[in-house]
Amino acid sequence: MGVEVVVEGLSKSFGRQAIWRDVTLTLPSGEVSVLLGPSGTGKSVFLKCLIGLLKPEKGRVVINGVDLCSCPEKDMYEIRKLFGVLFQDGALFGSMSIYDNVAFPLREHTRKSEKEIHNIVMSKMDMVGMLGAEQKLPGEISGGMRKRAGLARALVLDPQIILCDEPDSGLDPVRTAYLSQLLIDLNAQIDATILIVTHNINVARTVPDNLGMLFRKELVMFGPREVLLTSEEPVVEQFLNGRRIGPIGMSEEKDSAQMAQEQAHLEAGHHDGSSEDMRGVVPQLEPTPGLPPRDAARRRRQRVMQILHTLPEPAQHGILASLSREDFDRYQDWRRRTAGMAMPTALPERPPSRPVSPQQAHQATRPIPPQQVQQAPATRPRLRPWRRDGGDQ
Ligand SMILES: Nc1ncnc2c1ncn2[C@@H]1O[C@H](COP(=O)(O)OP(=O)(O)OP(=O)(O)O)[C@@H](O)[C@H]1O
Repeated sequence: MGVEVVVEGLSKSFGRQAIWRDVTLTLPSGEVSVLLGPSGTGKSVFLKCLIGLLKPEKGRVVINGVDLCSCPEKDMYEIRKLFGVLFQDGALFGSMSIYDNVAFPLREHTRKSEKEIHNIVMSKMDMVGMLGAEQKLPGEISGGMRKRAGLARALVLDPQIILCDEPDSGLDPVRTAYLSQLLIDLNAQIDATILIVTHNINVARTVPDNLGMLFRKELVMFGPREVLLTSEEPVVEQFLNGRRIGPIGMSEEKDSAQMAQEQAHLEAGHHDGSSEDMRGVVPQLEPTPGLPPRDAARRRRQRVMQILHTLPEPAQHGILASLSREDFDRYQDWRRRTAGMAMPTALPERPPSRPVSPQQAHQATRPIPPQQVQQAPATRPRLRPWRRDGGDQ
């Protein structure tokens, strides 16, 4: 199973340029998370801080009890072995065949024989659908194939944490959809913790268990996907719908005069740039039929049900609507027994695409601090874990 990555109060700057401050979030073991943010908000810098390639000024990145920001070099070396990284451009060596590129980390970091290396390389090439392309050079294959080769290389040391920096960049929407499915299939097969940095709205909506967003040098939100997908926090809504109207401008921020002018243009009938209004929780990708179900999905369901009552109502609605009838009944029963609270009696049909009342809409617009989304506030009664089999732990 992948390992948990705990980030606490992380701040990074270059000279006098602050990139982001006080970022706190947890990537739960084996779950898939996506980090969004306009260009230049420091998403790639964040990935580099996670693997210790850049050193933040403040904060901690804790993996298996080791703080990467303050540990000795030899501990860092050990922890780095847990990571597989897919760089934006695949970062393949242009003069080496795909086979040699994928074999590279095994030859550099292990003492395996060429026969063992061959078996590992071929099995990872098979996993990413690249069998047959072993002898090609990176320049002889398409961008999508280079990404998959980069992913095969990221997998050869059996990582427990996979970081993907814009895996969709330069890919057409169809290849992006295949790559999204590949990441979910991989997660089902190896249960690694995955963090994807992307701008792609479809990837953000359909792939992750958890979503986060960086903006104005801060982590605006991080939590279960349903929280951001139903949020009316202006910056999140603007980004997830790809609209010009909102706080994000061509340079990162807009002033109020520009916002007012754009609003006036919109009211006069000028198009806002989005292709469609896509608010609401769309179904998450499932592993390809024939593959095992994702263990992480089961663990996440358990985790999220424990904090459900702390989440905004539209997000609760989205989560409940995604449960099977059986799981919904089990959850209802568990809440009655453990919390004695009144529960809805009917399983919602599907989450509404917009909050259902002005009051709920107002609630949903309030920014949710990352900490609150991740865990129940201390003032709430601690609930015992919810178990799929209906028993209490
Ligand atoms: N090594 C470095 N030295 C100085 N500044 C840097 C360094 N690396 C990144 N930056 C700056 O940090 C800021 C954030 O860069 P980063 O590449 O992380 O953004 P991003 O959110 O990943 O952008 P994009 O979505 O466009 O890829 C940029 O202003 C960049 O110039």
